[in-house]
Amino acid sequence: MEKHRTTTEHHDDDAGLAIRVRGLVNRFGAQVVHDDLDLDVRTGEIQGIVGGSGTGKSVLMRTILGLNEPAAGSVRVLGHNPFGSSADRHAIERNTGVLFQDGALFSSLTVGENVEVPLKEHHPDLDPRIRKELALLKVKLAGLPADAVAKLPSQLSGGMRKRAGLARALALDPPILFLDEPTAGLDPIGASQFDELILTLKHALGLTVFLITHDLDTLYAICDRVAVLADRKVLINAPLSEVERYDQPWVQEYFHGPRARAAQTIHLRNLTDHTVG
Ligand SMILES: Nc1ncnc2c1ncn2[C@@H]1O[C@H](COP(=O)(O)OP(=O)(O)OP(=O)(O)O)[C@@H](O)[C@H]1O
Repeated sequence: MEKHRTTTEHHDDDAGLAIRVRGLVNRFGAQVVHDDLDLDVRTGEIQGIVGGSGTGKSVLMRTILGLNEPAAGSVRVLGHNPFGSSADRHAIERNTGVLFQDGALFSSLTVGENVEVPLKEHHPDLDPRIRKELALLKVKLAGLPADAVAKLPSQLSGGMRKRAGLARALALDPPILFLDEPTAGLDPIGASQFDELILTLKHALGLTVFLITHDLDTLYAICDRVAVLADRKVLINAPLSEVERYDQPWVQEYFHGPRARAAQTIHLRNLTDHTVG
């Protein structure tokens, strides 16, 4: 892979960008997942990532987070190189929160203790009482009742577990949030409540959100921009109105099939309600 810069300062070409990926190549044995992939994620936006199964959405996220070393290419997160110096990697850890697809909570720890894990790791000198208070704050911020802090993940519903994972992702007040299929497995009402929460957090905290999803309702409800992964690259990264018109078979089927029409109808109805109301 290319020799990465190991400096921690911001670079001019990163202006306005939270994440910048250039010429990314990922391979597993003979399988090429990404080939010369570029992606810009703008600061303060909810960036949707879509693509067929196996197109490498999760691998892309893991690479940006420094969890999967690519064969070639460069990645910058707030100007930091995830494969650079330990200061760079530490800065990325401090500035990102991640909600993995399965929630990835520690099953033997309560929700509160789960949220305390990153606080303990990054602020070891913090008074335990303050740490507990902060964990409670994050649990409430994620829309859970206060008594959820004392519960084990197995005592929560699927939707509540997602919120607990979100509370942990927000523990360090990161400016960038990564969400891998956050609404998968939720019923439609639970999913739309989760979407609302993400949108509220974006506005309240000024978050940048990297959001992998198959959920068309989520795309229409909250994404500022959507990147389509296909043919090992980002085919297009644009507002939905533009992406919908992109002339490529997967895009046309995905955005103009019956499920897409239903999501578009709901979206238009919501827009009309807001305008009229
Ligand atoms: N550690 C690994 N070792 C070998 N192959 C891997 C590894 N991680 C991912 N892959 C392969 O890379 C491809 C892309 O995987 P990835 O999980 O990123 O897809 P995805 O777009 O997130 O799919 P889905 O929408 O089904 O979750 C898959 O074919 C997968 O089997």
